[in-house]
Amino acid sequence: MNALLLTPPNQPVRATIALASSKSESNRALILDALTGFRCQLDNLSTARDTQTMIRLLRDTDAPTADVLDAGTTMRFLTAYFALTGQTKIMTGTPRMCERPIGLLVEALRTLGADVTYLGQEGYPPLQTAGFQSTGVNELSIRGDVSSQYISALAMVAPYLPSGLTLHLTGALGSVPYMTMTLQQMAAFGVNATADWAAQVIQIPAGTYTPTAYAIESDWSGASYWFSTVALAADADIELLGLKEQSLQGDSAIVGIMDQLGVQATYTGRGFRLTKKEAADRLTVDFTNCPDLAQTVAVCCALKGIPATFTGIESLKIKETDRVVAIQNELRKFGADLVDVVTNERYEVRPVTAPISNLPVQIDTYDDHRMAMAFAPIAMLRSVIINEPGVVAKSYPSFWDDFKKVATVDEV
Ligand SMILES: O=C(O)C1=C[C@@H](OP(=O)(O)O)[C@@H](O)[C@H](O)C1
Ligand SMILES: C=C(OP(=O)(O)O)C(=O)O
Repeated sequence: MNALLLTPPNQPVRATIALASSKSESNRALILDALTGFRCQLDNLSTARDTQTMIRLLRDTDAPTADVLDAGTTMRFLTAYFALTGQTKIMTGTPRMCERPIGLLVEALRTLGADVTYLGQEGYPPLQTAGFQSTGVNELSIRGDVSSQYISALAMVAPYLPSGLTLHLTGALGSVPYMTMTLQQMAAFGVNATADWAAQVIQIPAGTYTPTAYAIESDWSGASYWFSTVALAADADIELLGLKEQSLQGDSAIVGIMDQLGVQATYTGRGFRLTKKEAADRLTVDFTNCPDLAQTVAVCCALKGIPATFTGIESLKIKETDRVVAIQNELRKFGADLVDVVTNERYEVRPVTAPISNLPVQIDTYDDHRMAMAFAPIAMLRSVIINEPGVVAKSYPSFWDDFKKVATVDEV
C-alpha cells in the first residue's frame, strides 16, 4: 500500500469507532507483568506494533538481540528492564531509533550498577546490557526536560533495587502526565511511589509487584484524530468507544483543546460522543504535557482557519521524525505554516488563507504514524493523498478501516 486517496463524504458523518487501546498503558503493564514473573491478567492490550513488539521481545528470552523497530517506550522501558534484571541483550531499532537519544537513561542505569555498553555512537542505540551488580546507590538526579520515558523506565524497575530509589528531576519537566501514569499503574500493581512535582522529586520504595488483573483503556492520542475530524466536518456526530471519563492519559487534554475548535465531547458511559459547537477565533496551547497532540491540533487549526500560538513543542524534534519540520513542510502545501517566532519556544500556526487548487494534495508521512493520522481529517474538506499510509500500524493499525466510516478511502 503506497498511498491512499481520501475523498470527502457527501453526507453527514455518523460513526461509532472502537478505538485502539493505549500503547503507553499497555507497554507499562507489560513491564510490570514481566516483573511479577508474567503472572498478571492483562486485558485489552493494544494491537499497536509498539506493544506487539514489546510482547514479542519480553517472551523471546533467549534471543541475543531485541530489535524494538521504531518504538520509543519499548526501547527505553526494555533497556531499563534488561539492565536491572541483569540480562545480556543487544538493544537496537530502526535507523531513526538509533538517532533518538538514550544517554541520560544509560548514565542512570550505570550509576545504579548496570553494565551497559554503546555499540555505535555514544548516547544512542544500539547498545548492550550485560549484567547488574548493585552499587548501593538509592538516589540520583536526572534531567526531566528531554524525555519522560527515561524516568518512567527507571521508576518501574526501581522497587527491585535493594533500597528503592529517589529521583531528583532537574530542569523544566515535560510529559508529566506520562510519569503520573507510570506511578498510578505501579500503584495498581501494589507499589506506592510518591511524587512531589513542585520539588521535582519521585520516591520509589523497595518492594515487589503483585500479580494483578488490569484492563487497558482506549487510546486518547488516537482519539484526537476523530476530534479533528468532527472539527473539520460540516456535519458530524461520532462516538468513540472505550474512553474513560477520568483517564490516566494526559492526552485526554484534547477535550479542552477541541472545545475551542468547535467540538463538544459528552461522556456516554461507554466512551465519548463528539458533536459540533461554535469554535473560538484564536487558540493558545502549551503542549509540554501532551506533545503527541501537537500535530493533530496544528493541522486542525491551519485548515479550519484558526490562528494559534503553540509552546512546549521542543521535544517534537526527537520523536519518530523531526515533527516540527514535518508539519511545516506539509502545511506549506496548503499555503499554511507553523512559524518559529521565538526560536524553539513559541510557534504560530498561520492558517490557510486563500483557496488552492482542487487537485488532491499529497502528504508525506516521514515514517511517523502521527503525520498520517493528523493530516487525514483534512478529507472532511478536500481530497488528500496520504503517502506510506501503513505507518499508522505503530499505534493504531485499524485507523484506515475506521476512517472508511467517515470518508472514501481508495488505494492509489
Ligand atoms: O511514556 C510514554 O508512553 C510516552 C511519553 C511521551 O514521550 P516523551 O516523554 O519523550 O515526551 C510521548 O511522546 C510518547 O508517545 C509516549
Ligand atoms: C513519540 C511517540 O512514541 P515513542 O516515543 O514511544 O516512539 C508517539 O507515539 O508519538
